[in-house]
Amino acid sequence: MNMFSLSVPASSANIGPGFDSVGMALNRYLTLQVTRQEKWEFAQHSHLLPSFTDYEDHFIYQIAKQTANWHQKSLPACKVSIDSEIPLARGLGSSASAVIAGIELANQLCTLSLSSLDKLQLATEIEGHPDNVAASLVGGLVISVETDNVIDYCQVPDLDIDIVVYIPAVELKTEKSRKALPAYFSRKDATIASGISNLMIASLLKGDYELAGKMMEHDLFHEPYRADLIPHYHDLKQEAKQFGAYGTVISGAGPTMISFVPKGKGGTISKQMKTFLPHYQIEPLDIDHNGLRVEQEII
Ligand SMILES: Nc1ncnc2c1ncn2[C@@H]1O[C@H](COP(=O)(O)OP(=O)(O)OP(=O)(O)O)[C@@H](O)[C@H]1O
Ligand SMILES: N[C@@H](CCO)C(=O)O
Repeated sequence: MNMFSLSVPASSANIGPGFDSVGMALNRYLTLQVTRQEKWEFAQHSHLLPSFTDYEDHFIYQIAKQTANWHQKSLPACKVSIDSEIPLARGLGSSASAVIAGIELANQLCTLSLSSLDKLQLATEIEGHPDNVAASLVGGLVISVETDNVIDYCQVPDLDIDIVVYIPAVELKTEKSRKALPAYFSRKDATIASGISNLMIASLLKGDYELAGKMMEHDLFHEPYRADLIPHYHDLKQEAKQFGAYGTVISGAGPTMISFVPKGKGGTISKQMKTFLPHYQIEPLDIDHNGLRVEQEII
């Protein structure tokens, strides 16, 4: 009996001005263990996973089926055991990780031999933007963009920083959070906003994290319109800055927020911020550098 397992990291999209194009993989994981059997079965082992009634309603099954259909293949039945450390609808890329898992499930079961770019293309079509899926797929900090239906991406070398996330107990669906955004920007605003994003990326590459943090907090594409949807948006930024954070922004579509902080300070700043936000889940996370991982086992 063939068995394989796959793991997909969480992700934080945008990092301020990199709206819909910058994503960072984080070390919280969605994991699937897959065994061939006669009938489909999904077994869930985490309270973070959404409930479902029938296997055909399962989001990951639906993505896998769609992927197989696109390649004129049908999925063989399996038992899929799922575990997750990624909270739903909090801005940590839960849906992107599920999309990547579904595509890889079909890739393995139907031996589609999809390349990373094939998977990214499919995942972006499903998610609507490449930022989270690119990071979950290849790991690290990834800049990606779709032009003329073609996706290009670039992984930024390792950053010499710690990451702290602040996860509130409330959900915010991406769909709702996107509705707060304007449909158009004036040329003047778009020019300044993309200049801020360019400068943020350049300073991250150079290791000038003070300047990167300043640019993170000057986003004009989405943060000003979402601020009212995010609990403690303004005071959380201020407090993190006082404790030494370089910059604090909305993670993805929110409501989680994320700080870039000096290397070695993640643990201390997390503890300090916990006294300010006792009801939040606050923790230092690491950047995941692997992205999607698949392990084959022969039983
Ligand atoms: N492991 C999963 N299994 C099945 N469905 C999932 C899974 N993860 C996410 N989903 C679906 O995706 C929805 C959350 O997606 P949404 O885009 O709103 O938030 P997010 O991906 O967690 O945050 P963001 O896109 O801002 O990073 C869930 O409510 C659920 O319907
Ligand atoms: N770039 C996306 C990430 C969440 O899916 C957004 O901000 O809406």
